[in-house]
Parts: sequence; structure tokens; C-alpha cells
Amino acid sequence: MTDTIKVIVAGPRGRMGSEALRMIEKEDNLELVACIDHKHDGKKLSELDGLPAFDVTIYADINTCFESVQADVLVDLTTPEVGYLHTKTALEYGIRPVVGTTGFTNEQLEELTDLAEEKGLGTVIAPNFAVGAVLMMQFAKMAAKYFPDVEIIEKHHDQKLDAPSGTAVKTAQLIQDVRESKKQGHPNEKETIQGARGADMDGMKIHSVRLPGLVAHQEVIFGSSGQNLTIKHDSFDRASFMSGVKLAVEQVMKLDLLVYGLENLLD
Ligand SMILES: NC(=O)c1ccc[n+]([C@@H]2O[C@H](COP(=O)([O-])OP(=O)(O)OC[C@H]3O[C@@H](n4cnc5c(N)ncnc54)[C@H](O)[C@@H]3O)[C@@H](O)[C@H]2O)c1
Ligand SMILES: O=C(O)C1=N[C@H](C(=O)O)CCC1
Repeated sequence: MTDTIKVIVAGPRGRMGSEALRMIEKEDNLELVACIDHKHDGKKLSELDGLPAFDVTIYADINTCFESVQADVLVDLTTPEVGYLHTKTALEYGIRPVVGTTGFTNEQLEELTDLAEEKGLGTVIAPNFAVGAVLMMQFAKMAAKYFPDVEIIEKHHDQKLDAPSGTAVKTAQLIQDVRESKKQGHPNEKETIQGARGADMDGMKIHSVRLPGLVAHQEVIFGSSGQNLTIKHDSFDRASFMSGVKLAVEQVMKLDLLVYGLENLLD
């Protein structure tokens, strides 16, 4: 029988955090031991309406939480600034972070990579936990070898804080790994309205759509003479992310360094 993994969730009232609580409730090998939330300090999670009724304490202060509760893994589903601080603090306390929070800078990712290595602690940072999205990114990387002209359109709900999405940035990074640097479009093209051509990453354009009703969607469109190839993924429900969160929580226990992207954990 495998040991139970003791988990703390940061951001339990959020769209993703609450879904993670519902996932943990169903899994015998995962045990929720505390939550971190800037509100409801000292309350029990069971006192909050609309969430699974776990008899665990909510801590507003991450240090107090880590000093009071013995845990193996911190699942962070908060905001970019908070998520970065939480990840760093977890590593300082010897707790393995599983981070779904997006919007970290390259410098922050590098710093966390070094810290995880120094501490010898597994860390998973995954901009997208949906297996379909991971495959979409891998397929895009495969296609980029043959189609160097590419634009990414990511579409999310209008409460999202960061743009472009973590998934779009990761997709562009994977494409960068296999394609020669290339500035796309007409060399003399001019935007008559600023931003019309989208964000630029190494010559690739990324377009971010934010609308009510959307969850998480991305199209990677490749163009070549006489043909287009579109690779598309849609998450219609946040349940789509949960098998990836569970896998990351299990696998992070076996790692001693930071991995960026769920593809590193799939066979
Ligand atoms: N990796 C993935 O597959 C994936 C999927 C969906 C969303 N996300 C990312 O996850 C993050 C959360 O997304 P969401 O849609 O659940 O957002 P949300 O706004 O619904 O939830 C964020 C939660 O963080 C909480 N929070 C803010 N400050 C805090 C603090 N100091 N301590 C503890 N909690 C704090 C808020 O109260 C809120 O409940 C975002 O960065 C989003 O981009 C990642
Ligand atoms: O809802 C969000 O916010 C999401 N963010 C991730 C990203 O930034 O790539 C992907 C899944 C949904």
C-alpha cells in the first residue's frame, strides 16, 4: 500500500482551488491537512459554504501554516505574485510545491529551479494540467519543424489576470526549441492600432482573447504555401485539469528537482 500524501491547498476558494479540493476528497492516497487563504484565518474549511467540508484549518500566514502542520506537498492555485512567494517559502520549509499558478517571469522560474536543486526537492510548475493541452503543445512542437510560420490564439474567461496565458508562453517556448528565429509577416507591416498584431515572442505572434463564458482554449495555426494546419484544444470544465494535478502531486514526491510542464511526468 502506498503512503498517504499530505497536501496543503493555497487558494481553496478559487475556481481551481475548489476543484482541487473536490479531487482530493475523492482520492484515498491524498490527505488535505490545511489551506492557505488571505481571508478566513483560523476558521475551519467546513465553516465555509460551497466547499467540501474538510475539518482542516485555514491559515492566512504561510509561515504559521508550515510551522503548525506537517505536510508533503503545497498545491498553489492563487495569483502570480502570491504563487511565486508561496513556492519559494514551501521550498524553504522542505515542502514540495505543485504549482498551477501562471504568470511567473523567466527570472522567477530560474530562481525557483536553482532553489529546488539546492534543496534537492521535487517541484512541479505546470502552466496547464489538462492532458489534451499538453498533447496540443507537443503536436505544435512537432509541426513547427516543418511549418516555421505560426501564430497562437489563446482564449480564456475574463477574470484571468495574466496575458498571454502560461500555456501560450510554454507553447511558444517549445516551438522556439525547434525552429530558427524568424520574424513573421511583411517586413514593412505597421500597426495602425497598437497591439493589432498581438504580442511578439521571437517573431511569433500571440493573441489573447478574454470573454465571459470561456474557460481555457488555444489554437496554434501554422501557415505555409497553399496550406494551413490548426492544432486546437478546449477545456470546457476545470475538472479537465484534475487528473494532471493528481499526477503531479504523486510524481513530485519522487523528484529532487524542478520540472516545468506536465509533459515531463507523462510516459
Ligand atoms: N495550470 C493549470 O492547468 C491552470 C488551470 C487553470 C488556472 N490556472 C491558474 O491558476 C491560478 C488560479 O486560477 P483560478 O481561475 O482558480 O483563479 P481564482 O481567482 O478563481 O482563484 C485564485 C484564488 O487565490 C486566492 N488568493 C489570492 N491571494 C491569496 C493569498 N495571499 N493567499 C492565499 N490565497 C490567495 C483568491 O482568494 C482566490 O480564491 C491562475 O494563475 C490561473 O492562471 C492554471
Ligand atoms: O483559467 C486560467 O487562468 C487558465 N490558465 C492557464 C494558463 O495561463 O495557461 C491554463 C488553463 C486555464
